[in-house]
Amino acid sequence: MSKIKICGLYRPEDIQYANEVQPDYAGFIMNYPKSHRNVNVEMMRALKKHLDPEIKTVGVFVNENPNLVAAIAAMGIVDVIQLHGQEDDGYIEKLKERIGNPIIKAFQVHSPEDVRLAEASSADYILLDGGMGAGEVFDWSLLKGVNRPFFLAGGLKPENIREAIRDTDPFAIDISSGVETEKKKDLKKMREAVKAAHAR
Ligand SMILES: O=C(O)c1ccccc1NCC(=O)[C@H](O)[C@H](O)COP(=O)(O)O
Repeated sequence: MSKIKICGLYRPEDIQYANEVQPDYAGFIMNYPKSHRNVNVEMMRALKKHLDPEIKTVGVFVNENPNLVAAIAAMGIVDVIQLHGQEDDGYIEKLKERIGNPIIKAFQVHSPEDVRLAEASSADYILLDGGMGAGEVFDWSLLKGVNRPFFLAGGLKPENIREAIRDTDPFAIDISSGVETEKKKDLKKMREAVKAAHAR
């Protein structure tokens, strides 16, 4: 059974929805104003207060200053760190010296070379994506024979989750746009996505 991460929660209603559908992970876009899902530290503190502690929080960063990532990790407001920019293994190794949180490194996948690079990452987990929260699917056949557990992301939606899991056997699926309506999380779609991910 694949785990599920629902990413890009940013409203109090999103926390209520997550508490109902119980994803394994809840993702929050940290300090990235280009995204409509962006949250700052104070918003994160307030949102996390009301989130079921059984749900692991993932702080998503894009080429962030590692000092700020380490400071946010030290606040205890995120359980897992996700790096979604061009952070290299040197960045990851330095961060690992300062924090104990698991690190997910996201890779955009457009070629077999992209998959090889991801497999070689020193991150604790890899996330294989078509884009950056933009609903972009990529060619899942590129993932044949991937040699380590991965989060599958990019253009997933309730209608294609079962096929995605059958075709790629991910550790977890990661979904954001596919459970939104007009850029806001949609409870009905979240229910359908969790049901599809957890179906045997
Ligand atoms: O969600 C965003 O706005 C975002 C912005 C910048 C970097 C990463 C972002 N999202 C990270 C995620 O983990 C998304 O869930 C993932 O890219 C899948 O998104 P979607 O294709 O919309 O399901």
